[in-house]
Amino acid sequence: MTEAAAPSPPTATGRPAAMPGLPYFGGIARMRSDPIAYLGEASRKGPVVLLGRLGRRAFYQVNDPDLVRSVLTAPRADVGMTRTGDVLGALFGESVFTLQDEPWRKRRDELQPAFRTSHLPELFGSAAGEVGRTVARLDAIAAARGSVDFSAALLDLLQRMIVRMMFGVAVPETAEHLTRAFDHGLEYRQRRRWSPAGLPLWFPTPANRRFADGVARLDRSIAEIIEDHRAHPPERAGLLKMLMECRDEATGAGWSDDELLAEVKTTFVAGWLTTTTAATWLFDLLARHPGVTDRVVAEIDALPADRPLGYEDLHRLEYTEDTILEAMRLFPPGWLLSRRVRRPCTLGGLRLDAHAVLLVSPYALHRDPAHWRDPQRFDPDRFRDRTHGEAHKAAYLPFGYGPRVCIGRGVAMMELKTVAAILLRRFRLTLVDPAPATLQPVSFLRRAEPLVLDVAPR
Ligand code: HEM
Repeated sequence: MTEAAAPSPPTATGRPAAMPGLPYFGGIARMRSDPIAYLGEASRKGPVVLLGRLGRRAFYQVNDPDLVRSVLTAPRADVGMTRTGDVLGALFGESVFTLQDEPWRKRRDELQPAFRTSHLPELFGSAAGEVGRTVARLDAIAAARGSVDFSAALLDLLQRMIVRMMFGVAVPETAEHLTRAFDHGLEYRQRRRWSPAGLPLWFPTPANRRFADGVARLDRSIAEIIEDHRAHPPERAGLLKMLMECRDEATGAGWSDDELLAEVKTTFVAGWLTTTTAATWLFDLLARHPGVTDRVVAEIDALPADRPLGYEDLHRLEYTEDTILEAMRLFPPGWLLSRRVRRPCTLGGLRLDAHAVLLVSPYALHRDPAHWRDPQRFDPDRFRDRTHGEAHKAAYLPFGYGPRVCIGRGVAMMELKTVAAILLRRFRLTLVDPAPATLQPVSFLRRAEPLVLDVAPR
């Protein structure tokens, strides 16, 4: 693995600090029951910390940003993805998210043009068009001075946004069905993630069968949408149309149906649940910090009021952008990144065996006082200098880092700014219950309780 310029050795003896626990499983049981607290504790123990072992796999947490950078940019022959071959592999198929090595490189190169900045105005048109329905619903609630489960409203809104951006048209019934199927798949992944006893997916247990049936149903539904799209291309170009236009540079051939299916499933989940999680925490924090909200609203109010929000307006929302970045610092939707060691190599002077799993916790890094001043404080001004604020670049990872960095980060920031600008321009939102929210670290860092807000007109 490419070593950082001057990595500090894990300990003076070249052995990592280890978390206490049962001799064999180490802290894996605690990792399953309360991962946030456990990884927070482990983050203070040293640059690389042995968390425990499951079978022949050792689990390490990498805490030092230089070493994090080494892991996330390591040569593919040394370090690979853990999601390949796991439940996520079966759920998404062979997509840019699950592939590795040359097939991943090729797919990422082919996909990149669809995510070009020049496509953002078109995607903005689709995304912004969906906010109207949410505004109408909130208008009715505001008129009665009522309250609403805002997290559910965001889940619905961001789902309609990604469906519209992807397909160019709304497909409401199917979307609801897809949601249930994905939820079941992600929940199954979560149950198996730290389980020492999980049988391989091909083993016909009732749970494995249910999972496989769910994936088969999901695939059939999405294949139907793609077919329909081919037969009746929508006027507005969505991401699907862009994906259909992807071509192999050497042969000029388009993607197979399976490849298209895998990318559509991946974009749907990667582009929906992540943004929903980020938006929920953003509105939670805004409701708790009226001073920050006032500044965001002042910035939004300074935009031309005589016409609907336009894509270009988003560039003027700098403080709003900093607020979104700060919300993702405190509550990164992708709270845990993981990689697998593929062949023996060293990290910060520590020898790693093949199969070792390296975990990086954006949640712990984002709150580490070594990299952030007053890290528990919600302070969007720390991002004011338009680079990554005060921290080491690899200590701020809401979208990952290195070659596997999120391909949709431009789309995500556009969506989040759009939702914030349209909703905050129109409504005053206050928390019904100011008690601290409970973290639910599943596939994404969700808020366990619904975010209930009082809604009033501004
Ligand atoms: C706030 C919203 C989002 C967050 C926090 C987020 C976060 C991330 C993170 C942390 C990774 C890297 C995972 C790793 O290194 O293991 C990632 C990868 C990815 N994201 Fe996002 N994402 C967001 C929105 C989106 C959107 C809107 C899309 C597509 C429309 C998208 C598509 C992807 C894909 C395809 C990958 C895999 C890239 C690869 O492996 O080459 N994401 N995302």
